[in-house]
Amino acid sequence: MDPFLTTLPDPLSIRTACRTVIQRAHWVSLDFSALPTLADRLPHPLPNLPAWDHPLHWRGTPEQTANYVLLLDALNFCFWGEPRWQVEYGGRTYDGYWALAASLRRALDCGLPLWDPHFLSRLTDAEITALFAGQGTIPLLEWRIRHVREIARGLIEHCRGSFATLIAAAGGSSIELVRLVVGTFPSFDDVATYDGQRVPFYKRAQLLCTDLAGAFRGTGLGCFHDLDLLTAFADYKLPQVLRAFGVLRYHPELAARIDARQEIPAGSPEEVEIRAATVLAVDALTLSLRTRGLPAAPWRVDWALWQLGQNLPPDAPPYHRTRSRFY
Ligand SMILES: Nc1nc2c(c(CN[C@H]3C=C[C@H](O)[C@@H]3O)cn2[C@@H]2O[C@H](COP(=O)(O)O)[C@@H](O)[C@H]2O)c(=O)[nH]1
Repeated sequence: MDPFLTTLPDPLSIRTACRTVIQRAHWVSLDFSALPTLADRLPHPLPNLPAWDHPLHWRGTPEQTANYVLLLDALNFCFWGEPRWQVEYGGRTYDGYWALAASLRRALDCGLPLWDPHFLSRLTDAEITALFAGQGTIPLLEWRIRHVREIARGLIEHCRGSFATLIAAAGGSSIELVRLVVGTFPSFDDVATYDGQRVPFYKRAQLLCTDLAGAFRGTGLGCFHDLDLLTAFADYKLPQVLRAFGVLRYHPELAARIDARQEIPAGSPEEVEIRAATVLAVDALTLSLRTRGLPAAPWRVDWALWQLGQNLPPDAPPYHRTRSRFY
């Protein structure tokens, strides 16, 4: 195990659990010798909060924006499929995360108050489905519908209709906000079990914090003093990038299954090892950048790797396919 990996703080007990997984792992290993090549491919400076500024994102009043970002990240999972679900907006066609962002932006442009939990609670299944109209069907549509209802219910019953209430209760700590979000909105409570041990990833809850910081440009409801304590957001694109650069190495049998686009079951040892290795690889990359004297944090390395993943060459090995509402 790389000596680096014992030094980052671990307030959510994610790093400790991931280290235990990787020490017992059968399917996935980390090759730290591949880090310098990948580090050379990252932009410097690393992405910071303005990276969130994008025409497909939306801002209203502060309270509306906070509710919108919560809804966006409650739906921010599992966009893969053949063919991929696509959405057209402003004369362009999007897939993946950007198709989701386009869906919400399109509805908001039509005057639908998606930031209003009372409005959300009155939407029928068919009306929620219509939000995601496009080429093909958004994967895991049933879960999308249930997550919309979960957000509406949680905001009304626990936040007096406003996510800003929960953000205020976190007192400027993204770590505390993660704890509050996973306790209030069950779909964010992203915890796996490996060899009988609890392995938290909290991927969408942690990404929600950096998305808030981006949406508010680090001020007001997006002002957190501890974003650098967050781990990477263990999705399906980062492992693809890390594997393409040789940092993540898969057992030949697992590599063959992923390359054949076979589904990897949610909660399987293979899936948990991939996610745990992703978290630790980004920590190691962060620390190796810091030893070069470069300012780095896992969330900023994550955003950089995710952007790299948006432009991988078509012959790059595919990402693993797990049907999950957690990422
Ligand atoms: N680890 C990590 N995972 C991220 C993001 C984002 C979007 N954030 C960007 C938006 C504005 C800022 O610039 C942020 O960089 C989406 N995802 C995940 O990717 C997957 C979708 O991928 P594809 O099928 O190719 O669209 C899916 O699991 C989705 O949840 C991130 O930043 N980090």
